[in-house]
Amino acid sequence: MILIRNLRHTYPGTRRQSARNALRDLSLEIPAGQFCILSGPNGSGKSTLFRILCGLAAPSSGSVSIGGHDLATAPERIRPLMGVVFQSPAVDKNLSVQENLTLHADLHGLRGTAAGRMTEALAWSDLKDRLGDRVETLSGGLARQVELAKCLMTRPQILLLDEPTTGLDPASRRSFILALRRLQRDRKMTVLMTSHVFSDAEFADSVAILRDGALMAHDTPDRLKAMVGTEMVVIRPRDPAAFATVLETGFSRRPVRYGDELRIENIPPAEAVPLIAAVLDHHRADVLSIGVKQPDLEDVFVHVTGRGAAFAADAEPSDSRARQPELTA
Ligand SMILES: Nc1ncnc2c1ncn2[C@@H]1O[C@H](COP(=O)(O)OP(=O)(O)OP(=O)(O)O)[C@@H](O)[C@H]1O
Repeated sequence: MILIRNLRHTYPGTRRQSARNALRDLSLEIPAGQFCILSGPNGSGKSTLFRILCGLAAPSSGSVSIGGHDLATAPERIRPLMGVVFQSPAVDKNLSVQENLTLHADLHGLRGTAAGRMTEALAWSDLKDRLGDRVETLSGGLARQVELAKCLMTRPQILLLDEPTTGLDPASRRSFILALRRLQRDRKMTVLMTSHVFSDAEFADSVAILRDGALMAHDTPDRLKAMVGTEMVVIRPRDPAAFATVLETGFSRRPVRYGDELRIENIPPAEAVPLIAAVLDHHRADVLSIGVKQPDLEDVFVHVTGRGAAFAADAEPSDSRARQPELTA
C-alpha cells in the first residue's frame, strides 16, 4: 500500500523567482495490489510527487508510508520493496539486453540467481530472442521493455513508473500497458504510474488527477466518467465565446469550453437530440459541427481540471471520439 498524508512541497524562492507550492496538502491512498494512474496538466506536481516517493526529494511536510514503512524514518525498509522506471532511459544503450540485466543483477547482489531472475523478468516481454542485441538497435517499445525487465529483476512489490509510454506509437503503448497490467495482476504488485495519455488510464484500477498540486479526483475510470454524465453534446462553433452566450441565453445551457469546442455535459439522453435539432434550426450558420458523445477519461480531465487542451495535445485521440462521428452542420 502507498499512503500519502497531507503532503506539501514548496520549492524555495530565489532572487529571480518566487517560491512555488508544488504540492498542497495532498492525501492519496493506493491499496496493495492496485494499479493507479496519476495524471494532471503540466506543472500540476506529478514529477514532484514522483521524486518524493522515490526518495529523491524530501517533502516540506506531510508523510508517506510505502509497504507499511515510513519513508522519512525507514527508507532502507522501503527500497528493497520498490522498483522505479524513470522517464529518461536508465539502461546503457551500448550494452546488449543481457548485459544490462546482468549488470543490474550484479549491482543488486543477485549474482548466483541472475540467470533465473533474468528469465523471469523477461517472460512477459518480446525480448526473448533479442538478448544479445544492443539496446540502441531496439525499437522504442522494446527499449522500454528492457527498462521494465531490469526493474523486475529485484521482484519489486511496489512499482513506480514515470510516463513510461511517452514517445511510443499507439500500438507499442497499448502492448506495453497490457503487458504491465498482466504482470501487475499476476504478481499482485502495487503500481503507481504517471501518464499524459488517457487511453493508458482506461486500464487502471484508479485514476488520480492533480491540479496545481492538489488532488482533484481519485476514483475508478467508470466512476470518474459517471461524474460527467452518460452523454454530452459537443459543439464546434465559428466563434466559441459568442456561441457560449447564445447557449446560455437562448437555450439555458452553460457549456464548458475546451479549445474550440463547447461541451454541454451531463445532458439527459432524451434531451440531447432535441437540443441539437434546435441549435441547428436557429444557428446552423454559426456551427461548424455538433454531435453527441459518451464521456471518456479525456472529458473527465477537462471537467476536473478545466484546462485540458494543452494536456490533451500529446495524447492520441480517444477511442470514443473516433467511434462517434459528429454531425456536420
Ligand atoms: N526545481 C524546481 N524549482 C522550482 N520550482 C519547481 C522545480 N521543479 C518544479 N517546480 C514547480 O513546481 C510545480 C510542479 O512541477 P512538477 O514538475 O512537479 O509538475 P508536473 O505535473 O510533473 O509537470 P509536467 O507534466 O510538465 O512534467 C510547477 O509550478 C513547477 O514550475
